[in-house]
Amino acid sequence: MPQTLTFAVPKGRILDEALPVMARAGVVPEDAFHDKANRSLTFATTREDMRLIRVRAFDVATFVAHGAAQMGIVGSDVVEEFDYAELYAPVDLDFGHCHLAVAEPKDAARDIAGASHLRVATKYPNLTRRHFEALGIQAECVKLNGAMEIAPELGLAGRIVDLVSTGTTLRENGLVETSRILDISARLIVNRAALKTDSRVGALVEAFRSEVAARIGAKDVEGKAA
Ligand SMILES: Nc1ncnc2c1ncn2[C@@H]1O[C@H](COP(=O)(O)OP(=O)(O)OP(=O)(O)O)[C@@H](O)[C@H]1O
Ligand SMILES: O=P(O)(O)OC[C@H]1O[C@H](OP(=O)(O)OP(=O)(O)O)[C@H](O)[C@@H]1O
Repeated sequence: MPQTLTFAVPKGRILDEALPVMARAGVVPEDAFHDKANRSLTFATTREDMRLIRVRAFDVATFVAHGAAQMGIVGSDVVEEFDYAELYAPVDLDFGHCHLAVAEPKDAARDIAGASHLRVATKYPNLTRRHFEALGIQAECVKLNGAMEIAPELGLAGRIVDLVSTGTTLRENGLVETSRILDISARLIVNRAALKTDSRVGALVEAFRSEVAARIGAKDVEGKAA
């Protein structure tokens, strides 16, 4: 019996969109996975040689980069924030679309040209520093894990860098987007060493690639018919 393949998925919003895509690529969790009351973190799949783990989005990248999981699904925001050498993201899965942006209080948004130092609340300190560095500004990042939008009002930081999808959260908290940093979508990620040494990983990459191609092809056909 070959070593069990471990496939890591985030436990939150990406999961609902990921599951049908995974199923079409041949990764199907046991029924217990769908039971919200189940506190288990490891689940069997319909393949005897594969299990799923359900962890936080940032930890999906960490498990895969260290080879504790061979592959997984995560947003490209997480891939870019960590920039792990051992992590390879070969397939854009074309769901989970959103973007990373700088936002400031509507009434206080001002031109940052000439600033040398800014304080920013974010879950993405590396991407934030990189963005401001390119503008010649040193960003002092205050790391938060959620609810970034309340930081300016409470005086924690003058601006935030956070994910934006509909823009509702910014609007409802009196913030406006002042620059767009990165367009984001979900990615299939694999551990580079596992890809080289285990042919099952390469076969799964191809299965996901085919799934995306079929889905995009179908979307194009629908678009033309409409
Ligand atoms: N509006 C949005 N807000 C947050 N994330 C979004 C949004 N739209 C798409 N995403 C994607 O979803 C990912 C988060 O996935 P998910 O919620 O499944 O993870 P999680 O493990 O619950 O995250 P967390 O650790 O924040 O609880 C983000 O990294 C991003 O790529
Ligand atoms: O543009 P919108 O459609 O309003 O979406 C953006 C919001 O969604 C995410 O938060 P999430 O709901 O994941 O909660 P969190 O603050 O705990 O991260 C993100 O951090 C923003 O706050």
